[in-house]
Amino acid sequence: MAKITLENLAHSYLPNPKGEDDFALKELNHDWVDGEAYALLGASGCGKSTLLNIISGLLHPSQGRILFNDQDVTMAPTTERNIAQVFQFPVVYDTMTVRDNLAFPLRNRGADPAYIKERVQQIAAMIGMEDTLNHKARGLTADAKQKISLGRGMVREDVNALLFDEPLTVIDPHMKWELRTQLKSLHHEFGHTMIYVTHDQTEALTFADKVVVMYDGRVVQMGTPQELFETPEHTFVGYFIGSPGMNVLDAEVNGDKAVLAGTEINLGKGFGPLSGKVELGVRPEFTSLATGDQGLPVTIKRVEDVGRHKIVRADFNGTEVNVLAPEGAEISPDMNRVVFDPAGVNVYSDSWRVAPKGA
Ligand SMILES: Nc1ncnc2c1ncn2[C@@H]1O[C@H](COP(=O)(O)OP(=O)(O)OP(=O)(O)O)[C@@H](O)[C@H]1O
Repeated sequence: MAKITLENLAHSYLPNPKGEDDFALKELNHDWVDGEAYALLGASGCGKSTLLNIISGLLHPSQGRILFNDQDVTMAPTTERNIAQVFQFPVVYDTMTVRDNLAFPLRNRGADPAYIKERVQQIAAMIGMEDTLNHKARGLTADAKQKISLGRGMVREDVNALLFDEPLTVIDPHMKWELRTQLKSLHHEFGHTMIYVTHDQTEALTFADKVVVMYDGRVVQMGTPQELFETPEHTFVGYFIGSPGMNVLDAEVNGDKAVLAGTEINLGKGFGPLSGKVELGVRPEFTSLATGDQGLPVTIKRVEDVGRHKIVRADFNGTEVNVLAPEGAEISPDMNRVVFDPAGVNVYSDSWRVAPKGA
């Protein structure tokens, strides 16, 4: 297992990049802790695969270094990095049995046959393929083949890191949850450094210790699921993660007060002078509906009952504000205000979170 260091790392696919916009991966400095599970999360085209391919050695970065346990591997080929990879689509040997496919990485390294037998059995149990170990891979469904790919990726215990690139895309939805849970328990058991690329927030949040959120070639936040929920460092993190995402509203902030389209609200914490475009970010979980004259004046547009709670879509001065109401809550037509819980209010300047004074 390895600590992975990304040092001044950046990549452009252009031969002569002029400015930041020409970089698919903008400069990045991080230490990824040995034995942690990371998810790279972001929308299509934000640079996830570019970063993963640099870590795996499929791509050499145009700037900076990558180190495994302080050893520079920037220019080392994939074969020298001692990593296991699982891709979006199955990579299996059709003419081999499931057993031989799973054993392949161990045999390749000259592992002891008794150990191989035991380990293959363990992995087969994990991916639910004990009964098909002697079947040829040819003729199996794409789903089953991808499970073999996952199993093969996980069979070696001595790898520096395990890299997954959207590995559950072809997996049946009900099996996805099971495999994700098994991957997580495998991580607890063996403590591999794992990096898992996905654009699906549920996959990222359930799998990873740390979620690395990417936006437009940049890592905008690396944090635990709780940190991403409570203190999104960038407005993108706020609305990409969460269902519905964070409400983002234009505001003027002065000390511990904010003014939103003429309505003043108390922030419960003070801020220094702010520059640029100032916005408030409040997750629907930290909002409630009220009557009276406190809070933002709104008009309720729609109420969606989603089982465990209700999502109320309201309009504030032309901007949609989403409120999460408890399952049995009565939403009456005279509810014309939205109130924010100050504990859940974040302030942003040019999309980046500003820490309150004294924090
Ligand atoms: N080989 C390439 N040559 C030129 N540009 C590329 C190449 N590969 C990716 N890009 C560009 O780099 C940017 C980042 O792409 P990347 O594939 O890393 O994103 P991603 O987040 O993995 O997206 P997806 O989820 O769609 O795979 C995109 O604008 C993409 O068009």
